[in-house]
Amino acid sequence: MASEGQHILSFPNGASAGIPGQAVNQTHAAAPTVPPIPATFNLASTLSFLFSFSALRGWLELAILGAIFETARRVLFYVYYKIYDSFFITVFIEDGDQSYDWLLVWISKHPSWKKARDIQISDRSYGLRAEATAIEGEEQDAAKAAADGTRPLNYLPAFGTHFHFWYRRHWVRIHRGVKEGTSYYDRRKEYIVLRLLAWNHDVLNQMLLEAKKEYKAAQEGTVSIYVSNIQNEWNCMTTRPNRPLKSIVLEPGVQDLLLNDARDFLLSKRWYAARGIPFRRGYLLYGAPGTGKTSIIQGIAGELDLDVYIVSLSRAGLDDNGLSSLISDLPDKCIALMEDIDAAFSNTLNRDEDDKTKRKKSGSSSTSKISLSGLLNALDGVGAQEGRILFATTNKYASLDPALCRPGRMDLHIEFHLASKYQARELYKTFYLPDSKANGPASNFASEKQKLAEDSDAPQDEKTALLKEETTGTNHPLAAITPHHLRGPQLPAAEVEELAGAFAAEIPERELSMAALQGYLMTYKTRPHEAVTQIKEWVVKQRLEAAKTASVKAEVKSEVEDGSNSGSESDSDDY
Ligand SMILES: Nc1ncnc2c1ncn2[C@@H]1O[C@H](COP(=O)(O)OP(=O)(O)OP(=O)(O)O)[C@@H](O)[C@H]1O
Repeated sequence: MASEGQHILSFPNGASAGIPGQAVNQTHAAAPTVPPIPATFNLASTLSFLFSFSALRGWLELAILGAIFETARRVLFYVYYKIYDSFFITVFIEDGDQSYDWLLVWISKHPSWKKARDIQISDRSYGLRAEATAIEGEEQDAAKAAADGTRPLNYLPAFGTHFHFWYRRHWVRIHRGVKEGTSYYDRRKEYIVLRLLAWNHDVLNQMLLEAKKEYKAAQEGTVSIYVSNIQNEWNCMTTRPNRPLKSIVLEPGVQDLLLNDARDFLLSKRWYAARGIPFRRGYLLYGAPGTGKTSIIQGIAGELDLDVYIVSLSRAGLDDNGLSSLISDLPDKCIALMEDIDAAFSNTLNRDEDDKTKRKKSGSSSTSKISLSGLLNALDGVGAQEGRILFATTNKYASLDPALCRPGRMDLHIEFHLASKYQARELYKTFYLPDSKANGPASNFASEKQKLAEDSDAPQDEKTALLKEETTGTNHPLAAITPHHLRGPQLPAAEVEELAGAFAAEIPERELSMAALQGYLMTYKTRPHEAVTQIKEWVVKQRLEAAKTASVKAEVKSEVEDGSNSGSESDSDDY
């Protein structure tokens, strides 16, 4: 028997532990009684005490076992992924990056894609010609689709799907997912995770190059126009067919000067590097509205196969930091276009005035937060992108700050003038001269139709017209229309030359813009002779209108000068 004050711990197997040196009481050990609580804390004895509860011991054993299993599982997965990763190359591509579009279009055209069962259908063009993204079978009917007002469809891997195929004897697994944005500035983003079973990057490089090549081939003959969004990311806004340079009539030599200079620049990277000159080139095109500044930029972009990135300085929400990040995010070779560079600043660009002062001075409510120093910094600060060509246009050359115009920022300044007689004559010729294929005697509708059908380069809208016959009898709005170039006379080149001379003779030197002349000719699309006989009268009208506008402007200006004490400037044409 244990004496009073002795503490005995019992175990289910009948063993008991007491205070060392004490005898074990077999009678108490066998009885299912609640063990007495230790009087003083002792870890070993407390543990022994706890273990005396059989259920608790069972739980502890279970917890330890669970921990062992979980650790083993994690180690196993870790090792598995390590081994897996060592065999696979994993590539993460996010929407907004050009490679995302290359890859997506390439995947959607991959032969194994025909077997895919989770598909997203989209009419997004990805900046490509319509037929490049059309679904199989639709290519032949692209014109019909256009006539029906539908855009070609394409199949894309659906979100959340895993899709796999073999590429050059390498297993590829693709997952397309989407990450929802968490705030207004954190927009929803699509992504592709590509896993490729390969030891090195060779196959990956081949795949990306192939995708890029196919994408570029589908873009051939077009210029993609990019604009920035509120998150200061570049997005492809549209893709336009190249503008032929011969359709832009400038004074002799101007076009060649610009084109050759830009071409030479693109080929001179090493020359710039060797001399420590930043590899950037800026062109400032200035002059009256409608003289071809924007048109020549489009033409050069097409000729040099460059995309155009429009930097809109007056875009709401754009500040100096945003501008720098936009400029530094430009791709290696591209045209950055700042149209109406003076417009972002409502007053004369001036380094000595801060933006607030300027706005106050002019009473402008412009939302632009760009300061001149921010613009200068973006153009050639440390973060400025190398390799880009900058084109800036303005109608107010005199109002630009000299710092903005200095070489290094704007290397070449070219003035665009109102139309000369030479330009008027050439414009008339490009307008009415039949293209090389249609040269010669006037052709009838049937032969034109045949020619267009065979011409794979013919613009889509012309092909659409071919559907006229197919759509006759339907209620399609195009059914009743014959395009103007099939209605108008096809003049022999000699006659066009003669008419062009007569037309130019009536055009006053440097008074009218090319845009105005083009607008006039547009009203005589099918009547080249009338365009010549009516030009005299039209010029008189234009002069009267110009005089009226000038007198209104002068009135407003004098009113402003008389009554104004704010010092704001008039809106004079100071090119
Ligand atoms: N030199 C030109 N040759 C042929 N077309 C021209 C020429 N200049 C202007 N045009 C025609 O006039 C229209 C307007 O031209 P464009 O936008 O290039 O003028 P701009 O000088 O950029 O005008 P703005 O200063 O107002 O932006 C276009 O449709 C274009 O085809």
